[in-house]
Amino acid sequence: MGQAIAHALADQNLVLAGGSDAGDDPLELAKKSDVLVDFSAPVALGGNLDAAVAAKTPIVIGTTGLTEEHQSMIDEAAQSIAVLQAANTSLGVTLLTALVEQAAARLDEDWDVEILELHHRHKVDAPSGTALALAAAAARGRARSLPEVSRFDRFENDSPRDRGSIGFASLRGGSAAGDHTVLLATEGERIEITHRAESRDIFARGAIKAALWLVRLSPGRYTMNDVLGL
Ligand SMILES: NC(=O)C1=CN([C@@H]2O[C@H](COP(=O)(O)OP(=O)(O)OC[C@H]3O[C@@H](n4cnc5c(N)ncnc54)[C@H](OP(=O)(O)O)[C@@H]3O)[C@@H](O)[C@H]2O)C=CC1
Ligand SMILES: O=C(O)C1=N[C@H](C(=O)O)C[C@H](O)C1
Repeated sequence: MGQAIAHALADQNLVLAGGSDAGDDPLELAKKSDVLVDFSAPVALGGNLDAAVAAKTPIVIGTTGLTEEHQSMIDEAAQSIAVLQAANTSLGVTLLTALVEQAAARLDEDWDVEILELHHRHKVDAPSGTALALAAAAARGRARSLPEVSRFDRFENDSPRDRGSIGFASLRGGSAAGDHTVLLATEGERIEITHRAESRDIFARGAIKAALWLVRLSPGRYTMNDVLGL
């Protein structure tokens, strides 16, 4: 993602202050930047947040595979700086997520929700952050929480599907930039809503749009929905 962002910045005549790829110290980078953009790894998040808070620099977080502990760290940072977190910074997935919440709300639990995702062979987290965000949107649409409805244990459990649950299928291979399908299935019919990323440029462009939008905002937590006014 570092390379995709560097290319997208150059296309828009914006300046890349540096990056962890270049061995830059996060605090020095935060001090000389208008906004930080973090697409790295969960283990790097704490240091990047500390740097952003110390320099009072807003931060966009695209890293996935985060735990509840990471979410608490983000909540704390958002007390003093503007933080935008998005498991997927593409405009298409942002809209898809809103549509899924609406579809799940309008169709009752006779409609089973399942999430299928495909990513390149280098991806380390599964299900993808986007798959989890789509499931959370469907759960929200039905006034349920993600921990309540998500099922990750199908291979260990010989029992029929629980009504209202949400299951995941994660495929890994080749160079796929990221496909997500939300399946809504009931007796006799199915709806499949799919987003396909044709390259990583869409995530980079979305992250830059988010960064430009965030740069002068007050402390708090923001999402791609806020950027698009959804
Ligand atoms: N929100 C979104 O739209 C998207 C999110 N992502 C997420 O972004 C993250 C990064 O993805 P991707 O670019 O493919 O991953 P890569 O592994 O290609 O790149 C990760 C980068 O982070 C650096 N890094 C890793 N660990 C540390 C650390 N402890 N301290 C400092 N730097 C570190 C790596 O440096 P080095 O090589 O030196 O280890 C590398 O430059 C993933 O979580 C992915 O799921 C990806 C695409 C879109
Ligand atoms: O690692 C990736 O490549 C991607 N990660 C994000 C995720 O986990 O959902 C976003 C996108 O799908 C690409």
